[in-house]
Parts: sequence; C-alpha cells; structure tokens
Amino acid sequence: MRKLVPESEAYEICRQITAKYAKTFYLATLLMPEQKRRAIWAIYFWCRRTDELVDGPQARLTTPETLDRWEQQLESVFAGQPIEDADVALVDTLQRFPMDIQPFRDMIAGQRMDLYRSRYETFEELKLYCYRVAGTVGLMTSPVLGFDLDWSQTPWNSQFGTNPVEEAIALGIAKQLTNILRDVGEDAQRGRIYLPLDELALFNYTEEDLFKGVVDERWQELMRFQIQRARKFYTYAEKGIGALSRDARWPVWAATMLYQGILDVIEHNNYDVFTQRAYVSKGRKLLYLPVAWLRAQAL
Ligand SMILES: CC(C)=CCC/C(C)=C/CC/C(C)=C/CC/C(C)=C/[C@@H]1[C@@H](COP(=O)(O)OP(=O)(O)O)[C@]1(C)CC/C=C(\C)CC/C=C(\C)CCC=C(C)C
Ligand SMILES: [Mn+2]
Repeated sequence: MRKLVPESEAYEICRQITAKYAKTFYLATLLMPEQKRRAIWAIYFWCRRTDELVDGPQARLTTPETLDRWEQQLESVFAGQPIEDADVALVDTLQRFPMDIQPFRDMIAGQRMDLYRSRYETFEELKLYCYRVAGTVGLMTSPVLGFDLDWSQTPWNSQFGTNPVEEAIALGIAKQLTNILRDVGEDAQRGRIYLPLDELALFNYTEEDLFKGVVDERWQELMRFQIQRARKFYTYAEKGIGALSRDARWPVWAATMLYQGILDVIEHNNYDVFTQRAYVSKGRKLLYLPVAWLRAQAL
C-alpha cells in the first residue's frame, strides 16, 4: 500500500482546492480560527470530490457502483483509515470534531439522484435533493463551527423556538436554491431542469421556453417567486447564526450575505440567467465583510 502524506500536507491540499474552487467559502474561512478553518477545508474537499463524481470531467464514467465504493471509502475514513492523501485531513478533523456519518451518506444519496433524475415535479421533491446535497453541509460543519450554549439557554431562545440544527439545514437549502437559480441556463444545456415542473406550469412557462432561454413576463414572475422562497429560507436560517460560537458568527454571516448577494444580482440582471452569469464582484464581496462583522456582534 502507498504511504500517505502527513496531516499538514493533506490539509494544504484541501486549502489549495478550497481557495481555487470556492472563493466565497475560502474568504469566509479566513475569518475563522486556524483549527476550524482547516477542518472546513477538509470537509469542503470531501464534498467537492463527491460532487465531482457526478458533475466533473469524468462523470460519464460514474455508475451507482462508483458511489457504493465512495461510500465504503467514507466508512473507512470514519473508522480512522484514510485511503487517499486528502482523507488524512478528514480523519484528523473527525478526531478533533466528532461528527455523525449520516449527513455524509445523505450527500452521496443526493449525488445518486443526479445520476438518474433530471426533473423534479414538485418543490417537496426538490427540497429533498437540496437537503441531501447542501443541507447536509450545514450538519457537517456545525460541530466544527460550534454552538454557544449560554445563548441557547436564554429565555428568548426557548420563547421563539429557535432550532440551530434546522437552521443549519435551512442555510444549506437556501444556498442550493440560489445555486439552482443562478445556474438555470448552464443546467439546461446539460438537459437538466431543477425548477419544479408544477411551478413552471403555474406561471404558464414551458420546458421548451426554458431550453430556448425565453425571458418574458412569465419567466420574471416565476423567478420572483423562486427568489422570494430562497430568501425565506435565508431569513429562517439567520436566527441560528446567533446561536453559533462567537468566533464562527462573522464567517457564517459573511458567507450568507455573499450568497444572498447573488439573488440581488439576478434581479439586477432582470432575471436573465441564460446569457448572463450572476456573480458578486470582488469589490462588493469585500464591502460585505464589515457589515457581516457588525451583524455578528449583535446579541
Ligand atoms: C446554525 C447555522 C445557521 C449554522 C451554519 C451552517 C452552515 C455553515 C450552513 C451552510 C451550508 C453550505 C455552505 C452549503 C453549501 C452547499 C453547496 C454549495 C452545495 C453544492 C452542491 C451541488 O451544487 P451544484 O452541483 O448544483 O453546483 P456546482 O457543482 O457548484 O456548479 C454542492 C456542489 C455539493 C457539495 C458541496 C460543496 C462542494 C460545498 C461545501 C462547502 C463547505 C464545506 C464550506 C462551508 C462554509 C462555511 C463558511 C462554514
Ligand atoms: Mn456540482
């Protein structure tokens, strides 16, 4: 068996991948203490590798058996036995921040859905997919981010019934809904429609319109509806950010505001997600940081 790299090198691989492929997340992790930031990179790279199996350049070679093998590798990592270099970082992260394997398994189940599904009839069906590929990230990262127990025992917390686990999942779902709205055009080119078909019908907009990239009153109304729903998930999730450890609130606020900014850009582009990619400029990203910091200071 090949000798694997030491932990420091494995974390460095995870850092480089996060910095290259996830500029927003990377920026947010730079606001965290060292141990937490390294753990998030390790989780990020595992998620990225999982997504690449069905979305990456070799995706056409991926079969259900490939995902079975990936799940076995996951079990080995949870048993403290790394198989590849990057696993070394995740094994160490799991020792420092014990976590449940189930969200990781659920994410693989979400990627399995991408193997055999390219349409969702209702929002309920789409929500399950969003939980699996993104809500799970909220569950995986919560043990690393940590919760402030003093906060969760306050009377106003029980009074308003906040539930940090549900809110962590909601933040992932909000993020995935944002991704879906931003990537409608790109996904259509691959024959995929994530928007629920019954909602397309409600706005009298057809699959054919979507494949042609028609931007008219019907599409704009449909997108307003979708954006409003994504924002409800963000609003619900935001309550949970105050329950996180103090040193995690600023990065999570920053990441949250940055994703929300994508929805503003879609509106600004008049809902044309077919010929324009909605992205938040570097300058604007930096502008969000002090606002996120202020929000993180609120009790
Ligand atoms: C109590 C409370 C509010 C706690 C906060 C919990 C929290 C930090 C929740 C946020 C969860 C989050 C960042 C979810 C991201 C989900 C995501 C980006 C999913 C992507 C899926 C599929 O996307 P798609 O294929 O449509 O698009 P592209 O391939 O991107 O074109 C994923 C690709 C699945 C795999 C997920 C990732 C690669 C991202 C994982 C991100 C992290 C581990 C970083 C978490 C960041 C911070 C700041 C903690
Ligand atoms: Mn993907």
